[in-house]
Amino acid sequence: MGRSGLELEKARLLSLASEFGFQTDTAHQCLQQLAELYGDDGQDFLTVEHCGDDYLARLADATQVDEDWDIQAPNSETNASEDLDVGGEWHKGNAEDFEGEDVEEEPGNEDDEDKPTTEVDTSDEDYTANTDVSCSRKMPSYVPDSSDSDDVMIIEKPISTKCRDRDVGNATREEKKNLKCTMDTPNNNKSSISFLSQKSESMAMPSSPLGDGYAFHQLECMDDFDLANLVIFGHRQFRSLQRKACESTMAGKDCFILMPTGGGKSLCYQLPSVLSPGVTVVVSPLLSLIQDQVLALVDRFDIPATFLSSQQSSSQSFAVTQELRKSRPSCKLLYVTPEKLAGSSSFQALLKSLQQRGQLARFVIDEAHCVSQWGHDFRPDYKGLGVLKQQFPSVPLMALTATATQPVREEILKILRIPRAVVLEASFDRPNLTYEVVNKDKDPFKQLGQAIQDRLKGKCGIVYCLSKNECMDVCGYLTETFHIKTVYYHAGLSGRERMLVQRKWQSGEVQVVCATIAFGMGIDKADVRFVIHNSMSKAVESYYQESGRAGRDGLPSTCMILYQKKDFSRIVCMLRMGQGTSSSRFKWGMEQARKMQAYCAEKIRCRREMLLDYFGERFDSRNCQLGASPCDICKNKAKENK
Ligand SMILES: Nc1ncnc2c1ncn2[C@@H]1O[C@H](COP(=O)(O)OP(=O)(O)OP(=O)(O)O)[C@@H](O)[C@H]1O
Ligand SMILES: [Mg+2]
Repeated sequence: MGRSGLELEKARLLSLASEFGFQTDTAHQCLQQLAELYGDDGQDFLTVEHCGDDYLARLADATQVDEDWDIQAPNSETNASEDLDVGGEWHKGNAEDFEGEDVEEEPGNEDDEDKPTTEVDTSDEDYTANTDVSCSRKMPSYVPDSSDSDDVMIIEKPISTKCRDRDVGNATREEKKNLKCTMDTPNNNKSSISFLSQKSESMAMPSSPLGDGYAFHQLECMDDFDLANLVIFGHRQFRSLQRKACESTMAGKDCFILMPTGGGKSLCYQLPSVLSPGVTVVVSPLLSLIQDQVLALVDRFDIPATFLSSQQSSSQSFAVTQELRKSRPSCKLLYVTPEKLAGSSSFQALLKSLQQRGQLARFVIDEAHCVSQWGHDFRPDYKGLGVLKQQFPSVPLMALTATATQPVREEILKILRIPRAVVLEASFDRPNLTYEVVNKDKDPFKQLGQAIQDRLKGKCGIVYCLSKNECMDVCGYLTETFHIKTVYYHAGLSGRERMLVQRKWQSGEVQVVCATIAFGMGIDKADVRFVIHNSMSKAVESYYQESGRAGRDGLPSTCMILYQKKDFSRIVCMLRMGQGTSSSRFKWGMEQARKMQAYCAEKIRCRREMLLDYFGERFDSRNCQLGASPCDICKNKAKENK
C-alpha cells in the first residue's frame, strides 16, 4: 500500500471511530498504537476490513467508562432462594394427600441439605385481600413452599365458586358469571351449555375447573376447544394460530410455534395440558418466570401446576416428586429449569416412569431461542435439551419463541431434534405499537422526562437503560425533577428487592420502571403504554423483545429510542467487557450492534419493515403508513404527501 493509500485507510478508521461515537483524541491514540503494532510490514493490513473490529475493541478498552453493565440477564436460578418469596393468598392447610406424612429424604439427594429454604410473605395485602373463602373447598396445590423450618408445606388454595374480578379474562364479567352459575348448579340444563363430550355424558354433573367437585381427568374428555378456552381461561376466542397449535400437539405432533411477544404462546400448551391425560413438562429459562406462571395458573385459572428446580430443598422437591409418582398425578403442568432437566438423572428416571404409566403428556420448551448460541439470550443448559427427543422419541415436543431469525430457527429444530415439527409462524408484526427514534439533544434526561410528561402522562411504562448506574440516575432524575413515580430494577438488586419493585410497578403504585435487560422475559403486564430505550439496545432481536413488553393488551402503545452515536461506543465497551477475549463472540456482538445502529440512524425506510425484515418477514410499508400506529418515518412521509 502506498503512502496515500495508507493515509486514506487511516482516515477511514478514524471515521469508523467517529461513527461509533468514540472521542477524537482516543481515536488518534489508538490508531497510532495499532499502526505501531502492525509495523511497516503489516501496513497492508491496516484497513477497516482487516482490523476494524480490533481497532474498535482497542477504543473500547481505552475509553474510561464508569458504568456497571448488566451484561446478561440473570441465570435461571440466580438468587432463587429469595425469588421464591412468592407472597400471595396461599395459606398452610391440611392437604389430604400429605397430612401427617413423614417426609423422607429422597435417596441420593443428601447433598441437597444445604439448599436454601424459601419464605412466604403472607403479610402482603394485595393478595390476601382478594381471598374469597366464602364458598370454597380446598384443593391441595403442589407449589413448594417454605416456612422457617424446612418442613414440607403443602399449600392449599381456596377454590371459589364465585367469580373473582380478575378471573374474568376476555369474557364479560356477567357472561362468565352466568356460565359458572350454569356449571355450578347440580341440576343445570346441559342443553344450555354442554362442554363435556359424549364420552362423559354419563357423569353425574358437568364439572368445571372453576367449580366444586371437579376432577381434572374429567376435563380430559372435553373436545370443544372454544368452550374450553372460554371456561378455563375466559377467552372468547383464539388468537391467530393458537387453535392450530393446540390441535397439532393434541394430535401428538412435534410443533415449533413462532408468535410475537405477547402473542399468547402460553395458551398453546396450557390449554392442551388441561385437556390431555398426564403431566405436561415445561422447560422455562428463569425461575422467577416459572414462579409467575405457576402462580397465575393456580391462582387465576385454578389449574394444578407446580415446579422443580435445583434450588429447592430436598424436602420441597420430594413433595413434588411424590405427587408425580402417583399412578395418576393431579398436577397438569410441571415447570422445570433446564438445569434441573439436564443435571438430574433421578429426574430423568422419574420422567421415564411417568411415561411408562402413560402420564407424560408432552414436553414444552418455552423461550426456545435460548437454545441458540447465536440467539440474543443463549442459555448453555438449553443446549442439552436435545436429550428429550433422544430419550422420549414418542412424546410430543412443543418449542415456542417470539424471536428467531432464520439461522436461529434452524438451530432450534436441529438441537431439539425435531426436524419434522409442524412449524406455525404468526406474523411478528405488532400493529398496535408505534416505533420511533428521537435524536438525543444536549440534555437527554430532560428530553426523556419531558416526553413522558407531555405525551405519556400517568401512563405505565418501562425505560430501558444499558447500565445499573444509568438506571439509578434516570430513576432519580425522573422522580426529583419531573415528580414521576419511578423505581429502578437491575440484576444487582436482591431477589426480594426485585420482586418488590416488580410488584409496585405491576400494581400501578408507580408509573415507570427504569430497568436493565434483567427486567424482561416473563413480564406480563397488559397495559404497558410505552417502552422507551434511554440507550439503544445491543441488538435488534433484543430490541424487539424489550419493546414487545408494550401493548400486550392490543391497545396503542409507544416504543421509542432516544439515540445518540455515543451510546454505540458504550455498547462496544459493554461487549468488550462481556465477551472478554473471545473475538468471534465480540465480532458477532458488533455485527448485531451495527444492525441496531442502522435501525436507529435510518431516515427513509419504514421501521416496522426493518424490524420484520430482520426476522425474515416481508412487510409492505404501506400497511404501516395506513395502519393505526405508523412509525415516525411513515408518519413523516404521510405528512409530506399531504
Ligand atoms: N385468545 C386470547 N384472548 C385474549 N387474551 C389472550 C388470548 N391468549 C392469550 N391472551 C393474553 O395475552 C397475554 C400474553 O400472553 P402470553 O403471556 O402467553 O404471551 P407470550 O406469547 O408467551 O409472550 P412472551 O413472548 O412475552 O412470553 C396474556 O395476558 C394472556 O392472558
Ligand atoms: Mg411467554
